[in-house]
Amino acid sequence: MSSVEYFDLPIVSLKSASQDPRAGGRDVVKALETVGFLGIVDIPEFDVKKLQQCCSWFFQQSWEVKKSVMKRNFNKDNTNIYRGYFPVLEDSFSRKEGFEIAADVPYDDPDVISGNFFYEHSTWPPEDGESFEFKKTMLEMYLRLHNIAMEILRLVSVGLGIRETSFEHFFNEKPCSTFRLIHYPPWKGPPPEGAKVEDGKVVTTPVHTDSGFLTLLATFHYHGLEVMTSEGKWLPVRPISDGLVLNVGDLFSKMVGGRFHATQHRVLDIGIDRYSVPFFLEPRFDANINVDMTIPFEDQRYERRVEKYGPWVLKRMAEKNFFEFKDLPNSSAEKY
Ligand SMILES: O=C(O)CCC(=O)C(=O)O
Ligand SMILES: [Fe+2]
Repeated sequence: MSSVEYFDLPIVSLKSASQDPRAGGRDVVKALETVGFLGIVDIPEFDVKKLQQCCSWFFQQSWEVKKSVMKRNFNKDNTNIYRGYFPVLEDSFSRKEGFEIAADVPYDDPDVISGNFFYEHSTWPPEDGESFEFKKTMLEMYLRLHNIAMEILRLVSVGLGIRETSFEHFFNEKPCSTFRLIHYPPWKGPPPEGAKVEDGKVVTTPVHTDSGFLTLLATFHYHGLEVMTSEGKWLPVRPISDGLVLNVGDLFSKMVGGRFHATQHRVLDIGIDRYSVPFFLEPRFDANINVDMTIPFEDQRYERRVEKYGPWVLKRMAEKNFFEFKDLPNSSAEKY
């Protein structure tokens, strides 16, 4: 029997890297330049079990509860369009249900008042007040993942030889980040043609790159994530059950002049229920993303047109046709 060829991600111990940022920064930058993916282990104050508990708590909720937090596109009684629950669509070959939250900004913030959906408040399922504290744990984990991402960006800065805090201002206030719980149920019966890929494999998320800045992903012990190697070959990622997988999004790649790779990846149907939790780090809506972070700020003497993150990402979502976003208001990109 032939053994499975895995894609062994470069691994960084966050604890060691933070103690020796020069060596850590060099390792992180090298991984992002070559593979575009990185495994992160030894993460202080991070317990992947809490993410697992969030998934099992949420996805076991009744249809009524799920409906109460469903995005308006799927339940016309609701007002939330960007945050909340999206169900499995039986006619789509992206086969997953998910629940998404963000960090709320105050109600009197101009972006909330103007109805900019990136700043829509998260919507929460009712809790019985006794067992697992879902909302509290989700908010705690959001904050921890945000801070882990910031720690990694400090290491990246050291590795690039720029000021350690160079990336912070993009994310400090009002980041548009999304924290998502995903459940991929296996196909019931024969999968649609569009979900079939080479060698009899079947996808539950087709090939894509992430649009945002960077993704921190918990895949627990589950197999199924595959990345495209530089030789154009699909290889499975060996699960990192107590750590996180980091991957570069299109925006990060753009903001370092293409030096880091937004690597293509996909998720295969593994024949059983699969869960994963991505944290998509995204800048403020109006952050100017037309920069090259590999050039020290003092040396950036040429004129650059301001390009805001929000309109940029809306355009990309429309181009990529991600099913979660397909019914967002049409004119959004033009509006801002
Ligand atoms: O579930 C996974 O392992 C990957 C998910 C993913 O690629 C995504 O949500 O963008
Ligand atoms: Fe992805």
